[in-house]
Amino acid sequence: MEPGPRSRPAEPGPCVSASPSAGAALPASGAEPGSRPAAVAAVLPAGGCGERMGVRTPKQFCRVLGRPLISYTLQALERVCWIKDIVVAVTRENMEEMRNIIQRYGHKRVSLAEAGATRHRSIFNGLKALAEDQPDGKLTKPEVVIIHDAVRPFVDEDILLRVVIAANEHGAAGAIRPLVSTVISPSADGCLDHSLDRAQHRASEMPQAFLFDVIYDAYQQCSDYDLEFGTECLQLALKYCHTKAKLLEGSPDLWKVTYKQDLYAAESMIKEKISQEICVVVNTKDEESVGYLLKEALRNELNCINITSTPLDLPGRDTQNFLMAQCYSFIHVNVVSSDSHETQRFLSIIEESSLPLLYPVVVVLVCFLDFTLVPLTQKMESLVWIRDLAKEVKKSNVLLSGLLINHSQLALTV
Ligand SMILES: Nc1ccn([C@@H]2O[C@H](COP(=O)(O)OP(=O)(O)OP(=O)(O)O)[C@@H](O)[C@H]2O)c(=O)n1
Ligand SMILES: O=C(CO)[C@H](O)[C@H](O)COP(=O)(O)O
Repeated sequence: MEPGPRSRPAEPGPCVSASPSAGAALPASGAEPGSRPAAVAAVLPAGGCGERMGVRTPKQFCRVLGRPLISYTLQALERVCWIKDIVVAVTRENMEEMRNIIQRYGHKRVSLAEAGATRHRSIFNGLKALAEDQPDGKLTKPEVVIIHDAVRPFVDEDILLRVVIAANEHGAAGAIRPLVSTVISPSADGCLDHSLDRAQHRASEMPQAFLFDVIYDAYQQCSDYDLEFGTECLQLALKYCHTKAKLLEGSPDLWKVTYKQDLYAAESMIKEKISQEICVVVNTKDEESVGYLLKEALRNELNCINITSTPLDLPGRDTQNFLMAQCYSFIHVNVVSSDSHETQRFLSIIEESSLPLLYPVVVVLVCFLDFTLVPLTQKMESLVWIRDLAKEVKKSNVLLSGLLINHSQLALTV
């Protein structure tokens, strides 16, 4: 899935990301500070059991809007075309499920490594998969490697690019966030020993990025204790490679799904993100038509949402373009008649696209009919096909509903 223009970070100079081929090699490292490194890979530790989530399914496989959480994280990383390889570390018993997710949701550039008993061991296994020449030659050792928890689905190209550029310059870099709670240190008897000055401390988040040789060397030297009980990759780079990571302020979205309420929050955020765009699909190019007037009325009412419109009678390729705008909410306006053919054609275009794979697609069919010509009861009977069609397309994750508007009394200034 090639990222749209809005996924570009604001940055000077041409964005290599605009290159069409995924994983395009970037200018070699060693160039000026702030320049891009050579090929970049990512390691996603996904071998945990999600004990704090309190459910049987490991949280990375818990479904949000019907789709496993890890698939959202993979989609976020795949929108970044300069990440050449993504290595996901999963347990042996979850390998098959992970392969099914990769196949079902069309994830590319993804390879699997076996997770370890701890997060650090899983990450180390992911790095080994990149370090050692693979028999199939699929993976190559990157100059910079991103490490990102599989359960942090809201990551964008901007922070990924920033940590990668900083790692290229400093050897290591990581996203941080202000502390929400104050950190305290309890004494042996369970009482307060001292508290840390919250303003002087930050929470370490993900993504993090490293010169590959720095972090791989650190893991190779890592003590069993650190592999077993450590939680901070930046600390390994400091302790074993004397590399002080550059710390970069990240956005509030970078949080890690840990408890059940985090899953509810993730679902709300995803719903909000996909409902920010509405596309009004009309069966005419006449800008004076009811469909276009409806778009303007919606734009005036829903000023926080991006409302676009497009005529349905686009040749195939153009149709695909409007689908690739990553819109998941459509208003299909049927003015001329209440027959189903045009709506069915539109829905089949949606079903054949990859949109319903990634998110539920909402289609509101708006039929403008003049009731003075035909009694309402007769019209409702002629629209019963909408209910049957809705049952059919729901199987493809398309949610269809119908709205009947009496055209003769319509005042589109509403
Ligand atoms: N042996 C492990 C443990 C954790 N992780 C991964 O590391 C990330 C962050 O770890 P955490 O939030 O602690 O996940 P869990 O260990 O699954 O959670 P819990 O501690 O609640 O069991 C997750 O993507 C998790 O799958 C991993 O790859 N291998
Ligand atoms: O915040 C982080 C910075 O590296 C890690 O995601 C966090 O430390 C992982 O710890 P745990 O696996 O116990 O949640």
